[in-house]
Amino acid sequence: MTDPASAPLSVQREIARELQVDPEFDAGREIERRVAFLAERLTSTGLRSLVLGISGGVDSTTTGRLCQLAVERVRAAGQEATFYAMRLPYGVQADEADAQLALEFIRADRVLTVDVKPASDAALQAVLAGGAAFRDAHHQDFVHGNIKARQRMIAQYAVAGAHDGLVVGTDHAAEAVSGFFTKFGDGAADVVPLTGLTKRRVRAVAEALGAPAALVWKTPTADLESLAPGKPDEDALGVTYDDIDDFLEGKPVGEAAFEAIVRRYRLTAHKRELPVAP
Ligand SMILES: Nc1ncnc2c1ncn2[C@@H]1O[C@H](COP(=O)(O)OP(=O)(O)OC[C@H]2O[C@@H]([n+]3cccc(C(=O)O)c3)[C@H](O)[C@@H]2O)[C@@H](O)[C@H]1O
Ligand SMILES: Nc1ncnc2c1ncn2[C@@H]1O[C@H](COP(=O)(O)OP(=O)(O)OP(=O)(O)O)[C@@H](O)[C@H]1O
Ligand SMILES: [Mg+2]
Repeated sequence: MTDPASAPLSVQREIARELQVDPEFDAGREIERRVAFLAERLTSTGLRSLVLGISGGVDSTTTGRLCQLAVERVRAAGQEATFYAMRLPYGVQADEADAQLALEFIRADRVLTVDVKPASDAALQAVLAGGAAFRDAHHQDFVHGNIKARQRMIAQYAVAGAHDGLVVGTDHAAEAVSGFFTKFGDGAADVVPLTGLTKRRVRAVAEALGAPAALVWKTPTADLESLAPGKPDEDALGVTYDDIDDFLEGKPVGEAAFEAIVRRYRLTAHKRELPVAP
């Protein structure tokens, strides 16, 4: 275990501060603060909608319900506001039932479905035809996964363009610290209401909102790789969300996890910054 009195704790504190992790947490207060934030962004920008992909995972289930509550609040104040929840499967999604359960819980104003498979596959084929070469089938499948995440971004921005909307992202502190998102894919958004929350705090917010337990406690997966369907995030990361959350909440973590988290945080700095300029 890391010694709380030694330098690692200051590294932990600095990263947690950078990622806006609050020392205190109260789910009810977070719900109010984040719904108010989304409502304020609609009011202050004069835009008319929120747009978000709903996967069936806990992050988008939570964010989706916050979005619906926000547009209802804006409408109650007399301004037009609509929440567009988007299903963005790659072909047929294995856990489609979870996505439908999430939509039932969220009760979005509108649900739009766009299959990202044709565009994702066409993009990969065009890149191959253009001369790009991958090391092996797994490398190609991994990059294809990031293409899928970016096609979801394109579909959401198209809907935001059509309906004067803001694209909502689901990034939170546990993903931000590990850089576990596709740059300019799911990492691209106009507003990120879960900012600063650890994964267990996202689950606590979901629970307080009344989300179904099957979604609150669902194993997180990016589900981007066709050769490894439904691969748990923790397998890809090589570190558990419990360790990541403990790290961010200033609790002691084992040395191996501590080092893995700090290494990932440093290696992925470019994903949390604007493009590098001379
Ligand atoms: N030092 C540096 N300075 C500036 N730019 C740098 C850079 N190093 C790489 N880059 C650029 O960044 C690119 C790599 O970033 P990126 O394309 O994102 O790719 P990468 O980080 O390699 O992969 C994304 C990871 O996020 C995971 N993910 C994605 C989407 C959702 C979720 C989820 O939690 O559900 C997880 C996914 O499974 C995968 O493990 C490079 O190709 C290069 O263009
Ligand atoms: N199949 C999908 N359909 C619609 N949106 C998706 C899909 N896959 C990913 N997304 C979008 O990309 C975001 C990032 O995916 P991510 O896996 O991190 O979140 P999640 O699935 O909501 O929760 P978890 O991380 O627990 O799996 C999602 O929150 C969602 O907005
Ligand atoms: Mg997921």
